[in-house]
Amino acid sequence: MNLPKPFEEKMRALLKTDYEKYLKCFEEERHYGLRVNTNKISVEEFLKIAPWSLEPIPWIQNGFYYDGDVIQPAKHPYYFAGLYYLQEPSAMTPADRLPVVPGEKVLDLCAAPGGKATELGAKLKGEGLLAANDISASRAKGLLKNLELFGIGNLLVLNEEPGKLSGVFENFFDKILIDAPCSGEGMFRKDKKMIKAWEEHGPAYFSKIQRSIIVQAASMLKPGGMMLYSTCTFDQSENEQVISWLLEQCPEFEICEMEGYEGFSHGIGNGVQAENADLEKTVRIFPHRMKGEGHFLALLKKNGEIPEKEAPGKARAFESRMPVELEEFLQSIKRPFDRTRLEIHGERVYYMPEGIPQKKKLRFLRTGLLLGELKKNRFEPSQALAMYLKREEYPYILNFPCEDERVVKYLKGETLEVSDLVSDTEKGWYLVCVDGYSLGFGKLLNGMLKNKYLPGWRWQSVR
Ligand SMILES: C[S@@+](CC[C@H](N)C(=O)[O-])C[C@H]1O[C@@H](n2cnc3c(N)ncnc32)[C@H](O)[C@@H]1O
Repeated sequence: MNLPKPFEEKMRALLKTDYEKYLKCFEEERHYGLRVNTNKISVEEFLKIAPWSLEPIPWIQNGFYYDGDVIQPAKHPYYFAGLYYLQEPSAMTPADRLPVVPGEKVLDLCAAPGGKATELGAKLKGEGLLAANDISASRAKGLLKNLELFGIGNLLVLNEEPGKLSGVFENFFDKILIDAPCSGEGMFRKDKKMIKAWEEHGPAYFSKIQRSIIVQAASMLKPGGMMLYSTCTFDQSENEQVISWLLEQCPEFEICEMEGYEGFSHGIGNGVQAENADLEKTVRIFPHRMKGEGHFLALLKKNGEIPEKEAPGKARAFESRMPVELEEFLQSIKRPFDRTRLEIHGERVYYMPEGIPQKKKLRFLRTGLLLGELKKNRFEPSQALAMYLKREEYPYILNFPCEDERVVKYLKGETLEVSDLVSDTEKGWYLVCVDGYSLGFGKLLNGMLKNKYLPGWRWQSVR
């Protein structure tokens, strides 16, 4: 393994007697991970239907190792049903160790492509708000897709600089995750391209960005709220020193202990400034001490008075008359929709999360759950709504076992012959499911199902 000399020297000084063990890791295979979407399926149920051999990741309850040289879980219909996310095992840790409960307002500030935001959204179980932001517009599109695939509806997807968000969301969120852009030293084994990128932009470049992001995030956290800062790099200037910097700028913050694991290492101090003993509570993940790539995590709490609860904003009553076709469709769904949270923009109908501030001039990719489109007295339900619905919540279902060849045909966008499952007289919008988990909609007429699977999500287009 050809590592840059300055990097080698730094790691030798950091790891001392462990340095040789660290180097040996580069001879080992990387680890592949799969995380179950508990918003759609319990871990127990998933293990009953998963067709592969999976080994538990010991510090993540819904995480599993799989053999990435033998199986490809991204080419399975359950992936298209949003039952799991494929993620490097250490990278599962930040969203896992940020305590999030249903009903909270949660921000993932550097969220694309959604590896952590999907877990935060799953933990909310449809209650509260997930705001997922990324500064890169192209990456934010992938983020939106992953959140919709996971069936998360109580969301805002943004494409903004953190400084713009902090003006709108001051003291607003209960929990914030900052999975900061970093020099990626912990990923050198998994992805050799990271070495070249490190040579172009190293720790000095990123630590400035990280300091600015963490202070902006701090102002968006409610007093009493918690924030988790993580990177996938080893350099102290991007890790402990960023935390020291936050504590200097915002003394109301303290470092908290997080749920441990025998493979975790303590933070190693900031190396230059006055040491804060609490930095020991931060966590290092080293690939020679556990089965995952290098990471750093710090869990922080903002102390202070909780500002008086704002009177909830006046509900924006749905003023115009609800289009009949939309009303009929919503009545067929066995999940309550609060009519005051519906918004229609042009043809598109959205179901807004509760308690969001007036949308200022921010760049949104999505506000709420896109329910569908109103077209010439018709309502066409969206792909996002299909992923949001559970089988028992919609009366018109075409459920296929995974082995049925029509599952892949459907995912490829083909029309399906389904007269063996429905009578000729039945017609309208049907939710296509695989083993009881939704994939998308189709429109039934005369025993044929016209395919309404979102073209950009099709089986071929992701290969
Ligand atoms: C480590 S990646 C995030 C990975 C993501 N959390 C996940 O688990 O899938 C860091 C992200 O930060 C974004 N980013 C870079 N600079 C940023 C900034 N100043 N504000 C917000 N996001 C930024 C990058 O576009 C990148 O997507």
